[in-house]
Amino acid sequence: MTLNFLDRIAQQYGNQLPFVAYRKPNEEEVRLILQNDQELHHVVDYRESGFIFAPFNASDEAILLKNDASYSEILNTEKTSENSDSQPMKDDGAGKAFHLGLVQRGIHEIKAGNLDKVVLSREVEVSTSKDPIQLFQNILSLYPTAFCYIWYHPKVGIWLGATPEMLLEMENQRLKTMSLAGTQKYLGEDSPVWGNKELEEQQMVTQFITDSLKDKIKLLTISETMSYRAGNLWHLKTSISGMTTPEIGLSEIIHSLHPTPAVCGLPKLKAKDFILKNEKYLREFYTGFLGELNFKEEVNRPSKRRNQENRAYRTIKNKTSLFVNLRCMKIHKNKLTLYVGGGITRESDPEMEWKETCDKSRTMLNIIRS
Ligand SMILES: C=C(O[C@@H]1C=C(C(=O)O)C=C[C@H]1O)C(=O)O
Repeated sequence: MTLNFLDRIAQQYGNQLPFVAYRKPNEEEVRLILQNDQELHHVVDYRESGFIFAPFNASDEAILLKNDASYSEILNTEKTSENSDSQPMKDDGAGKAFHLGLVQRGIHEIKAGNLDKVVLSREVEVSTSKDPIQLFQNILSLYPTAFCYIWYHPKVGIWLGATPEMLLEMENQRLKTMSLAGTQKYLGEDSPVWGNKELEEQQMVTQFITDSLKDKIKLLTISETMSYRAGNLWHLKTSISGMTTPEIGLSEIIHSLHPTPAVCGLPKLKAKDFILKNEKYLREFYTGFLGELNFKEEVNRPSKRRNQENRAYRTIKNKTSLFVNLRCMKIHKNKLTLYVGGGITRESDPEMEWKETCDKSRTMLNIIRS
């Protein structure tokens, strides 16, 4: 009997073996990568090939899932039946009070001239009886334009998400990235009106990315900034692209970008330090990145020349496709941890920043409730 795609995931999970299943933005095909043993591999120099799962703190090691077997399929992603058992666990107000205080401290650091921007976040605990594969199916049906994934390693845990943010895409020497920041709730409008606070915080991200890449990339192109919808939210997005040179390795490019001010802040190291000292929980893989690292793709191009044997020219493409791990959750037994944050600038209002994290938590809460 041949196993169907979802059974294959369930079997791998049941056998406590590592896997990742994912669908890229606006694509139909869901890919599945299986690793055949429980070994925890790490990325050493970014020349490896496999699926990378990297934490926020770039000083911690990034995990590499080996591609021992892979499958792909177009899944019929019908939503699973209604279930109203998933509610954020009761918060006595201490969670909100802590977050408001944290944002206040961030604003204070900015006004004191120590930081320009800092992204501050929190975790939200939710109870559920749904199984992870069911949740993954809900993600697929709700967020066709996001990078949707479920990732598992027995020594690390199980993570799920639907992120709108690409960190980096490389096809041989061609590079693409984006600056994504600024948030508003989607209320059915065709395009939102943006305030100065959002325009400025997103511009800081664009500036950081272009400054980080300008010595490493040729033909750097920066698009206009546009509104970009991600589920129940709007963001501001600028696309950035160019060509790398053979002297610059992927490792150098990734380290110069990650973590960008879309998820960390400016100056980068001071903002990271503030986050690690003040958030009082561990982000782990939230605001890290994940995706295909150095996937080889064979391309057959038929010869266009006449009077030549019907020969195909074979070239190998090297592709890397990485996404920032946002709108994600970690799954425990009967409990989920969701992660949400937002960019703080001198113009931030703590109450509005709290509300923004509540709006962002809807992305994952919707999949639990659908
Ligand atoms: C930090 C998050 O999102 C990031 C922060 C944003 C903001 O501050 O407006 C917008 C998009 C993301 O770059 C999150 O979703 O948790």
